[in-house]
Order: sequence, then structure tokens, then C-alpha cells
Amino acid sequence: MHEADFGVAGETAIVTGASQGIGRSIAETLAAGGANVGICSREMDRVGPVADEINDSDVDGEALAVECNVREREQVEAFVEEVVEEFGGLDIMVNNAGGEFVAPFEDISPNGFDSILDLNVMGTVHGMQVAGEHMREDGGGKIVNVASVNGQHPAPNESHYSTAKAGIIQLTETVATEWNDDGIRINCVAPGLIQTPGVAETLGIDSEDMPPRDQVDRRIGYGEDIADVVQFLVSPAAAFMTGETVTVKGVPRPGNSMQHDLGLQ
Ligand SMILES: CCCCC/C=C/C(=O)SCCNC(=O)CCNC(=O)[C@H](O)C(C)(C)COP(=O)(O)OP(=O)(O)OC[C@H]1O[C@@H](n2cnc3c(N)ncnc32)[C@H](O)[C@@H]1OP(=O)(O)O
Ligand SMILES: NC(=O)C1=CN([C@@H]2O[C@H](COP(=O)(O)OP(=O)(O)OC[C@H]3O[C@@H](n4cnc5c(N)ncnc54)[C@H](OP(=O)(O)O)[C@@H]3O)[C@@H](O)[C@H]2O)C=CC1
Repeated sequence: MHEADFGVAGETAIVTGASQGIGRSIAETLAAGGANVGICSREMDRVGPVADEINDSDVDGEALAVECNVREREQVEAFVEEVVEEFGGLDIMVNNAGGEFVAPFEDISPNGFDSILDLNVMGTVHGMQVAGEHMREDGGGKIVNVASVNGQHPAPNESHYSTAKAGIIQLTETVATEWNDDGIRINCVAPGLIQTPGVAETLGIDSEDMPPRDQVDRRIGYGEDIADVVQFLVSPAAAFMTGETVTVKGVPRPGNSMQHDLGLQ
């Protein structure tokens, strides 16, 4: 009888942008599944407490926090090296750090457009290339990139971000074809609207009464909705998946969802 294996116990994972929001949920979920997690953000004061919380809890995985700006290649190299030394390898890389500001196309300066491409696309490129080098040496690994429904459907005032996230989807699909022979599976998750501190800050959306997770329609997402799919993608259960983008957005319906209000149907 076949039993599905969603396990990550004993693996080493890196999650970028894990001081809050989706990245934090992914790190906590993988650690609860028994993986050791290296986590980063731009400020140790913000990411350190997340590692402390994981290490003070009764989950099997351990956490190591490192200050790292994913836009800086040398910092990504140092971060990955520190995690590999601490935990003795690297099996899973989750390129989650990303962000945006909301503005009409005509109001975005060249530097503004570039900052969003640099953070989202180049941050992912750095993470993939640096992690990929270690994974190739070790005989393989799993990479998950965090894109967005914005990379799949048009929405007003998101031109820079949508361009960046569409690029991440193509990057995932293309490199998956190149690194297949190295035993590296690369997939992508495209979240719909997820309640995070970043969304509260950027879009002004802060849902106090979150409907339960088993409700698929008429709700904003939880970080855990994304984390669970990421764990599936890096688990043996997804062994036959690479170069895919999994959309996780519930059921947005015209007139009754915030995603509709944002033009993301
Ligand atoms: C259904 C799905 C929809 C959900 C979509 C949600 C998407 C998310 O990603 S949610 C998580 C979002 N969280 C964040 O984005 C965090 C908040 N944002 C930021 O921290 C920053 O904006 C940044 C990290 C995205 C960019 O940082 P940085 O490169 O340091 O930016 P600078 O402040 O140095 O500015 C560079 C450049 O950009 C111009 N600019 C900044 N904000 C705006 C704006 N609101 N409108 C227009 N232009 C902006 C800024 O003026 C600079 O350009 P120059 O003036 O030409 O130098
Ligand atoms: N929330 C949503 O609705 C959606 C989010 N996404 C994507 O999911 C990912 C996470 O989003 P969300 O959790 O909402 O975002 P948040 O803004 O809540 O969190 C972003 C995280 O990334 C870190 N971060 C930001 N810039 C950098 C950087 N240059 N280097 C390292 N870390 C960085 C932040 O830490 P610190 O500030 O401490 O550096 C923080 O931990 C992003 O890629 C986003 O685009 C996609 C679709 C929808």
C-alpha cells in the first residue's frame, strides 16, 4: 500500500525574508516538520527573535538567524555558507524575500522600477545560484521561489512588481530544465492575497477577523496556506514535479473579495 511522504525531517532548509509574514510561516512549518532552518532578513533584531522562538519551542528542527540583504550577492554567499557550516549541508532553498510599493506606471522612476526588479528577481537569482552550487556538490536539492498571482494576471499599479514576479516564474521554469540532471528540483508558489505585516503596510489591508482555513471562498490567505504548499513541493511527495508554478489563492469572486477589489481576478 502506498503512503504519501510529505516529510522534511533531518533536512537543512534556508528561507529568505523570514522575520515576518509568509517567510516566517514557512520557516516555522519546516522546523515543525523536523528540518533545520537558516533564516535571514535585513535586520538581526527582527529575524533573531524568530530563530529564538523556534529554538525555545519543542519542535524538532533548529534555527539559525543571519542578517542578510538578498540584494547583495556577497551577503547571500556568506549566509548560505554559514548555514551549510552550522547544519552540515543544504537540501532546501526557499527564495521568499520580496516586496513592492503600489504606484501607477507613469509615477515609477527608473530607480524605483529597478529596486523592485533587483529585490524580487536578482534576490532570487542570487539565492538560486549560490544554493545551487552547494546542491550540485551534494548531489541535488530542492528550490522553491515565491512569485505571486501578480506574475500571472494583470493588476493596476503593480507594473514593476508584476514584471518581477512573472520573471521569477520564467526563471523557475527555465532553470528547472537546466538543473534537472544535477538532481535539483525547482518549483514556484504563486500566492494570492495573504495577510502579512507587509500587506498591512503596503496595501493597508489588516483583517482582524480571519475566517477559518477550511473556508476556501471569501477569505484572505494565511501564511500557513503558503507554507504547507511549500513543504509539499520540497517533500518526496513532489518528486515528479519540477519547473511548476502552484497558485494558492482560494476562490476570489467578483464583488466579495479583496483580490477582486485589487483587480486580481
Ligand atoms: C493579491 C496579491 C496582491 C498582494 C501584493 C502584495 C505584495 C507583496 O509583496 S506584500 C509584501 C510587501 N512588503 C513590502 O513591500 C515592504 C514594504 N516596501 C518596502 O520596504 C520598499 O518599498 C521596497 C523594499 C519594496 C523598496 O525598497 P528600496 O529599494 O530601499 O526603496 P527606496 O526607498 O530606496 O526607493 C527606491 C526607489 O523607489 C521609489 N519609490 C519608493 N516607494 C515608492 C512609491 N510608493 N511610489 C513611487 N516610487 C517609490 C523611490 O522614490 C526610489 O526612486 P528614486 O526616487 O528615483 O531614487
Ligand atoms: N502577502 C501577500 O499577499 C503576497 C506576498 N507575496 C510574496 O511573498 C513574499 C513574502 O511576502 P510577505 O510575507 O507578505 O512580506 P512581508 O513584507 O510581510 O515580509 C517580507 C520579509 O522579507 C524580508 N525582506 C525584505 N526585503 C529583504 C531583503 N532585501 N533581504 C532580505 N530580507 C528581506 C523582510 O524582513 P526585514 O524587513 O526584517 O528585512 C520580511 O521578513 C514576497 O516575495 C511577496 O512578494 C506574493 C503574493 C502575495
